[in-house]
Amino acid sequence: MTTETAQTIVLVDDEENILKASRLILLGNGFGNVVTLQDSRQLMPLLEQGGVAAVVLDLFMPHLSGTELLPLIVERFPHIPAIVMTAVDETETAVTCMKSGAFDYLVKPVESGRLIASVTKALEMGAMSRELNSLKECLLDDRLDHPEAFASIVTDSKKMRAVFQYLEVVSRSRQPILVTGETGVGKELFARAVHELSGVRGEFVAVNVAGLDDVMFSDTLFGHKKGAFTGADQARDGLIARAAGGTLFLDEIGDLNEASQIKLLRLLQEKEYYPVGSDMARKSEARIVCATNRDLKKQIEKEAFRNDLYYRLCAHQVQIPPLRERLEDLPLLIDYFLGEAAASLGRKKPTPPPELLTLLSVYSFPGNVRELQALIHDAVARHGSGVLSLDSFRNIIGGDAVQLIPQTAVTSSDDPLSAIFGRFPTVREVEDYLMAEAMKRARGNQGIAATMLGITRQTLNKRLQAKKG
Ligand SMILES: Nc1ncnc2c1ncn2[C@@H]1O[C@H](COP(=O)(O)OP(=O)(O)OP(=O)(O)O)[C@@H](O)[C@H]1O
Repeated sequence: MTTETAQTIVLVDDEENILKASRLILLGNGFGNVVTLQDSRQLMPLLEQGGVAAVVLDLFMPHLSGTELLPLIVERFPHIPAIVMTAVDETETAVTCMKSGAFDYLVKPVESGRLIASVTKALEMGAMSRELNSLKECLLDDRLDHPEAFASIVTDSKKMRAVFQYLEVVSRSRQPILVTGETGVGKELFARAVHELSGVRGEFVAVNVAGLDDVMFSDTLFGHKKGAFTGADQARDGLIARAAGGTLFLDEIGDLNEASQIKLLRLLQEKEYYPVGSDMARKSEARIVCATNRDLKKQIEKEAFRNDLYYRLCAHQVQIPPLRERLEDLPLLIDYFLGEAAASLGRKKPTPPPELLTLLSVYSFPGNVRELQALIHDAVARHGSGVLSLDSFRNIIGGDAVQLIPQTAVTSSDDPLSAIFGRFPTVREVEDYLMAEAMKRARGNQGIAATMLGITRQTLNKRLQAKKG
C-alpha cells in the first residue's frame, strides 16, 4: 500500500489484475496517489485515518461486498465520493447503487478515458463540497483566517467582507478564479489577495490581454522558440513560465480575441501550452486568475466569448460591488486617499470639509474607487492649506447631473413623467420636484443641492423661500 495525502484515491477490488491496471491508468494520467486494497475489510479503517479524496469500489467481493460498503461510506464519510466499478451491467443494480449514494457507476472492462473522467469529476466535486463546508463555517462565525492578505483593500462593507471570506476558501483550490466588476472597483487588488492567500512561492504576473492579437497573446504568454519568426533570434520564455509556481493574472479577459480563447481553454483544461514555433507541449502549474468589467454572458450571446471557456473560468467567481452600492466605504476611502495623496506630495494631510461626504454620497462614481482616488489626489494637489475646498469635487459632480444615483424608482413605463406626476407636468411642477429631490438627496444641505441642480445657492434659497411663502 502506498502512502496517502489529501488527494489519495483508493481502489478496492478482489482481482489483483484489475487493481494493477486501474492504478497504472490513473498514475499515468497525473493522479499522484493511488492506493490499492485487495481486502475490502481494510477500507473503512483506512478512511478513518483521513486524507482519502475518492474511492473506486468493486461490488462483488468476498468478506465485505461493495453493496455493503457503499452505504457505510456514504453515511460515515459523505464528503468522499464513491465510484462503483463492476462487471454487472444491469440497470437495476446501477440504479440501486446511485440511490445508495454512489457518485458514478462504471461497467467492467472500463475504458481508461471513462475511468479518468469519472475520477476527475469525483475529485472536483469532493473539493467543491469541502469548500462549501469551510464557507459555511466561515460565514457562520464571520471570521477571516488571513486578514493580512486583504490589507491593501480599504473597506468597511459587509458585502466586501463576504467576498473576502469566499476568496479565503476558494483560494486554496487550484481552480481558476474569475473576478468581475465595473472598472476601478479594485479587481487587481483582489487578484493579488488570491495570490497571497494561496501561499504559493512564485511570482504574481499580471497581463492585460485587451488589444493583444493572437500572435502577441501567444508570444507574450507562451514565449517562442529560436527562429519561430523573423527577429526571433533567441528562444524566449513567456509570462506563463515566469508565473510558474505563482499566479498569472489575466486582466480584461472579456476582450480576449477568439483564437487566443481556444489557447487559453487548452491551458486551463490540459494545463499545457506550446511556445510559438514549437510542437513540444510544455506543462504549466501556474494559478490562473482572470478579471473583466464586461458581462461575459452577454459576450457569449454576441458570440464574442466562448461558452466552454466561460464555464471553465466561472467555477469560482466573485463579483466586486460598485462603490455606489457600498457607500459605507466612503469615509474610510476618503481618509485613506487624503493620506495617500498628501504623502505622495510630501504635504500634511488636509482636513476634509464636513459636506464632502454628503456631496460624494449622491454621486454614482462610474469610475468607482479609481475615480474617487483621482478626485481626491486632484483636490489635494490644488489645495493650499487648512480645510480642503469643495470646488474641485463640485465641478465634477455638479457638472454631470446624469451621473447622480437614481433614487426615485421610475417605473418601466414608456412615459416616466406620467410615472412620477401622474400626467404631463408643468415647468413649475418639474422645478419644484427637482428642488425637493435634490434637497432630499443632499440631506438638506442647500449648497450641495444647488450644485446638483446647477444653480447658485442663493437662487435655490430664494426659490425655496418663495415656495414656503
Ligand atoms: N478598496 C480599495 N482600497 C484601496 N485602494 C483601492 C480600493 N479599490 C480600488 N483601489 C485603488 O483603485 C485603483 C483601481 O483599482 P484596480 O486597478 O484594482 O481596479 P480594476 O477593477 O482592476 O479596474 P479595471 O477594470 O479598469 O482594470 C487602484 O489604484 C487601486 O489601488
